[in-house]
Amino acid sequence: MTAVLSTRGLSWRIGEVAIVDGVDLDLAPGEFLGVIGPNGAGKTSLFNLITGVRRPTAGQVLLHGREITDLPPHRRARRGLGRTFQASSVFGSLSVRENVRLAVQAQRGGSLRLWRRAAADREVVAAADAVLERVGLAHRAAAQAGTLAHGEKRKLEIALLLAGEPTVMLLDEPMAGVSAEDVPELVAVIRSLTGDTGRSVLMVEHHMDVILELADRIAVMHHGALLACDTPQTVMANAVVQEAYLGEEL
Ligand SMILES: Nc1ncnc2c1ncn2[C@@H]1O[C@H](COP(=O)(O)OP(=O)(O)OP(=O)(O)O)[C@@H](O)[C@H]1O
Repeated sequence: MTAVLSTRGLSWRIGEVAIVDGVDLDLAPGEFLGVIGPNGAGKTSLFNLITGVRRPTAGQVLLHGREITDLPPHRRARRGLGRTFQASSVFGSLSVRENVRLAVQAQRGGSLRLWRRAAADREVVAAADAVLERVGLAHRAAAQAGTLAHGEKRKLEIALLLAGEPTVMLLDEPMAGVSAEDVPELVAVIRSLTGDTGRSVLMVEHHMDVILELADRIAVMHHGALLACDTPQTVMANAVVQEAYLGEEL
């Protein structure tokens, strides 16, 4: 089966230092791939190369079999590559619904004929509400986004991502700042992102229990390189992986 997302020899060097070092990765349709690694291993940098925030110094990125290495981020997004950020991209002074509505509108493009506008607006609001329902935030639609609790904010970030209708989703530490009691609900929301939809997910996460619960396979990064990429069971039993984590928090 053709991978939906592949990297080939993907590298990003700053002077002599390889921040990302010859990474070959394949994400299958509908697959959930977890990315782990000690602090500074290059996980966020890998995401930046895949989404086009950074240009690699060598190697390729392919989306649905087509090379996208030289495309800017917005054109990758238009081809179905979506991403959440560690730093929140939410407009705090707008309502939750407004935030999602803007994201839906951005996806659908602006120029509408006037007589179509009222109907289109209704469609956009309906689409935004459907996304909020999916992530379990419908009851907070009218709330000011800046007032949301951490767990709710993470859900809103996922809603913003879903509004872009991506086929490949990159999640960067979606559990960051979330209290332990809110983790199970967020895990359930994230699990529902693949399921029957055929969407694929690449997720960086420090919480190993979350990774083990969600991931079909786990990629382990260390000093910019891919140390292993296999089933959770095989990766956890891998002596080299255990060595890399010696003295580190998993
Ligand atoms: N723009 C940059 N200029 C110089 N060094 C950078 C830059 N971006 C990242 N680095 C370095 O590259 C290394 C990898 O960083 P990166 O943020 O990708 O790691 P990470 O695995 O995501 O870490 P964490 O788990 O802490 O988020 C780090 O040593 C970091 O200091």
